[in-house]
Amino acid sequence: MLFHVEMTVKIPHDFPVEKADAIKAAEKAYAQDLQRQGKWVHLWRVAGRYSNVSIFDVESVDELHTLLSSLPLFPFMDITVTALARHPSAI
Ligand SMILES: O=C(O)C[C@H]1C=CC(=O)O1
Repeated sequence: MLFHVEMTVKIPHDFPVEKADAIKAAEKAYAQDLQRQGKWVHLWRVAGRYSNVSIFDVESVDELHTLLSSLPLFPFMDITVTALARHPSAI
């Protein structure tokens, strides 16, 4: 099952920089592991924003929720999920 996911990161301005850097490093390792597993198949930066547009390929909505809610940056993110169906004109 494919899902379009948009994530916007909002870390409070008064959050300690060292803690934020540690969370970002953990996020990067987690994201790269999911990409190597083939679950996080696209990861694009939205130009000019601390946001990304991603495509996930997972077995179920429950799996997607588990993956997303395990993101180290999850407490600092607004996330929008859109389920994707095959377009009839796609080849
Ligand atoms: O930077 C982001 O968009 C947030 C998050 C998503 C992947 C990652 O490494 O960090």
